[in-house]
Amino acid sequence: MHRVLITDPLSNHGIEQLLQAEDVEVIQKTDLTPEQLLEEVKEADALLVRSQTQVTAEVIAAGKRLQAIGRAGVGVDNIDIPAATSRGIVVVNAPDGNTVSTAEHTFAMLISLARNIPQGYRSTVQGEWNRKQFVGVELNKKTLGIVGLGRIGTELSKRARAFHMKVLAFDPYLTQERAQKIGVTQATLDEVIAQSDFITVHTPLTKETRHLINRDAFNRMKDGVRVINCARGGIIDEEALAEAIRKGKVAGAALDVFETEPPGHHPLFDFPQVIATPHLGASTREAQENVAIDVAGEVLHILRGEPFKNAVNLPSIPAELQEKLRPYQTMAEKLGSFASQAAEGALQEVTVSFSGELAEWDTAPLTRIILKGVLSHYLSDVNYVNAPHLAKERGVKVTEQKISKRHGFTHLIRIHIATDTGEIAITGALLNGLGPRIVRIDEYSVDVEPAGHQLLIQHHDRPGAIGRVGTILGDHDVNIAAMQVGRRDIGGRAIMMLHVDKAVPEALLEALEQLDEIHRVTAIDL
Ligand SMILES: NC(=O)C1=CN([C@@H]2O[C@H](COP(=O)(O)OP(=O)(O)OC[C@H]3O[C@@H](n4cnc5c(N)ncnc54)[C@H](O)[C@@H]3O)[C@@H](O)[C@H]2O)C=CC1
Ligand SMILES: O=C(O)C(=O)COP(=O)(O)O
Repeated sequence: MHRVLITDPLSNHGIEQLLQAEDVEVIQKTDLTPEQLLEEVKEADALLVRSQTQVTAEVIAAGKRLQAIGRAGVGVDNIDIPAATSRGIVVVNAPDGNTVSTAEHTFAMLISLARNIPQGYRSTVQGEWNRKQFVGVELNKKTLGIVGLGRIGTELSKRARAFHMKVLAFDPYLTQERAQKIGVTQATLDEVIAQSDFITVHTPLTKETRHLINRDAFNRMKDGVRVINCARGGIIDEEALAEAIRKGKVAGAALDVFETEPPGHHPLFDFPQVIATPHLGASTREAQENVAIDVAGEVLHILRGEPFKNAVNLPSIPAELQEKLRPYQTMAEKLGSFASQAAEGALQEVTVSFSGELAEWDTAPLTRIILKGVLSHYLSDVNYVNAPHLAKERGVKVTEQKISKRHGFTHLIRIHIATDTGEIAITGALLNGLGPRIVRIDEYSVDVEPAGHQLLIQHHDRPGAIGRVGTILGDHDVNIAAMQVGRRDIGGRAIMMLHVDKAVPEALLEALEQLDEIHRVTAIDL
């Protein structure tokens, strides 16, 4: 039974699939104190949150069973992603479900700012009739500067254009072609800052975007500029904003998000030019249903070991590539596991070479799988999420190579492992009708199915060696299912690969090592 802990309010309709699933127990506890969260997360296999729950490294460490953290929304700045990655926990979000709601909310803020609607409302319901004080400005023909033209920024730009605004957009990933297609003018951050009548930010909160709109930026803005933040508190420096309003540079600011949430009585609220909402961008019935459905589905897939798509801490793989690589996945992991078990000494370097048709594709996902297979021999709790991180942390150099030569096979995967005492190379291929095969161990050609219990024996090619090995196995009641011998020269170094019916006992390994002609015996379990 998978236990899913939900600690922020999620749409019940959205999480229906979790509530109905027979293999899932849902625990919904909102408004937990940090101490209560540390306690509750201990037994959870998955944690589902919105922006309120702070998923710190401490929470992640307490969640010993956690396999997935689901964010029913976009921003994951409340989740310690590096901590989740190093513990092999997949973080998934729901990037599409609240785009329109947030763009609409930003547009509502834009109009409210231009026409003083919140201020006008407050004054009117207090019995005043202040028509002169709340004279606004038109949006028509004004310049809207958008910083961050992602999903929300793009949706917002369409609405602004419908109101006949000129839209300037700055986004480091925006191409001229895409800007033209969307109908915005591509600009630098400086141009957006200096030329806009309204400036709105739609980036995630990162090291680069924290205080992106700072004192210096405000100084360079047009007099009477109006600014909006419906993305994340902290992208606009709140102190610098207060100063700019005080100096008369900024005529109005609309804030849906704050550096600290809830903000309490924020000093900015003392300015009549500031309007605010309590992080409502994604708070519509539709958006909440969408994001909950998306993230609940993703978390179910992760818990059930099925493919999922919106991982924040795993590179995304296009569906077409996923389809192409799928047949190779099991073999890749087995080859990695085989190579690491066959190697001796402390792991230093893993070099993965793909040849033939594999060399034409993006094989990074396969390398990640191979690395998981390799590292699982040395470390516990390795998975696809943390394998590259763990390799880096331990100073293991990982290299991927592409070789277009085919060597008579349509493709080959070669894994070379270097340790402090030696090296080994395992080469495998998927053979038509036969499935995965190890076709080479170092320089020896073999045909070994990477499965079950195997014995790799490195020996000196001598008459009677095979017979003596067979006798010792028989004496230990270990049946040989298949056997392969590889050698380069008569009487030289050689290998035996034995597929045996059960795990090899330690005493058998010791008995084999006593034989004169044997250099090394390794039991491999796949
Ligand atoms: N107020 C609310 O309730 C909501 C707030 N959000 C916030 O809005 C943000 C944006 O959401 P989406 O548009 O869905 O994300 P997105 O990932 O589609 O777009 C973000 C864009 O920001 C750009 N960007 C990144 N760093 C930048 C920089 N230094 N300067 C300029 N552009 C930069 C990226 O290239 C990307 O195009 C989220 O990260 C989240 O924090 C999202 C949903 C609801
Ligand atoms: O999706 C986002 O990034 C949001 O900011 C929405 O936050 P919420 O889920 O409403 O707490």
